[in-house]
Amino acid sequence: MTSDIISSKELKKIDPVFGQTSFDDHEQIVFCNDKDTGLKAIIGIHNTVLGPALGGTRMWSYNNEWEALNDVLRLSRGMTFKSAITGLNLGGGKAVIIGDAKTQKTPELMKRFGEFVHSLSGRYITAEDVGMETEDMDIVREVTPYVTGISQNKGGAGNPSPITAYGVFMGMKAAAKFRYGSDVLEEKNVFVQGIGNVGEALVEHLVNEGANVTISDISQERLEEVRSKYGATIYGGNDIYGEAMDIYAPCALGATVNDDTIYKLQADIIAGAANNQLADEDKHGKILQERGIVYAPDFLINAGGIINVYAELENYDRQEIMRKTENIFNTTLEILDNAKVNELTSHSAALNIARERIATRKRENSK
Ligand SMILES: NC(=O)c1ccc[n+]([C@@H]2O[C@H](COP(=O)([O-])OP(=O)(O)OC[C@H]3O[C@@H](n4cnc5c(N)ncnc54)[C@H](O)[C@@H]3O)[C@@H](O)[C@H]2O)c1
Repeated sequence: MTSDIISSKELKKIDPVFGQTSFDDHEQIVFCNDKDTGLKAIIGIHNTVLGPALGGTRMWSYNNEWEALNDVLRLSRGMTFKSAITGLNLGGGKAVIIGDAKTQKTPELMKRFGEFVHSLSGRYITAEDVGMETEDMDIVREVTPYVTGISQNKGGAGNPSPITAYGVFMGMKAAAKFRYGSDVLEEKNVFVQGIGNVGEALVEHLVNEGANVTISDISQERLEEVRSKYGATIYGGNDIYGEAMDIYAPCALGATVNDDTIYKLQADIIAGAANNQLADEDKHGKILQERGIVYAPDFLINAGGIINVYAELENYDRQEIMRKTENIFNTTLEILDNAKVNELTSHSAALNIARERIATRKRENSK
């Protein structure tokens, strides 16, 4: 059958979903629309071999639907590998809501979104991501049990961001140990890009350790707040990628290590919270390796948040959460050593281990 508007030949050329470069054998992609509340969301379920697909919901003013789709495909895939390498029995999923969280997020919209999540009967479990707060997850909880990251007084583990920041701090220390022979960050010049929920908590750890911390954010208000709380220096230049620094910590959005920035970067180490920091994992991972920049794989060191929300499902206590998050130090060091010995990029070394765990479980499941 041919569409009246676009010929089948042209439709094929576009390959709108399965043909996207960021499509990676995702199991299911759900487009959600509700005219009354203005909800437009996409839920991406990448892989459920290890368990239900768990991953946060991001609300963002994407420039177009392609950007939103690309984001949810990349993010949900990342969650699969994050849970796999952290040893959790979870698959990978993520959701994006198209819109401005500051002006378009309403309780009705969140409730409607929760109903869509519920319709998937637990194949996807949501949590918060950029543009979402614990209170939003509490609203989702009113219509579905398939949500984590709800308030502590409602039985949840609360905001996962401080735990994520602690894990990133552990991963950064491991990268420092690998690069400098010591995990002490005192006097190191660390640049934190994005001082939201995770970035701010990371700044606190770094300042407590005696690092020299420079911060950047698109919100002047946040910059002033974090400076006055922790004494960090606000970045005053106009191209952070060309600045001299020891450690670059991307804690805003992904793909900041890309064709435009990678040859300018002066850092010894990249270790931050943002998901999908490498615009092209293979290409940019290789260039970092060639340039001798130690890259602590994002999906490995920002797993504290998923550990925290997993605790809600498994009833872990606080001690167990902290122990698992602290272990990010050991795993990061092992991966960096493994990459060096096998002449792989650190990203590939981490991916290989995650993929192996999924493949083993798939074999076991099919017996
Ligand atoms: N919250 C978690 O537990 C968690 C877990 C894993 C990964 N992450 C990832 O970490 C990153 C930060 O998460 P968060 O929860 O802190 O989000 P957030 O929304 O609280 O903070 C993001 C911050 O980045 C700033 N920002 C946006 N664009 C920027 C730019 N171009 N330059 C500088 N700053 C910019 C925003 O103003 C905001 O202050 C995201 O990529 C998220 O996916 C978060």
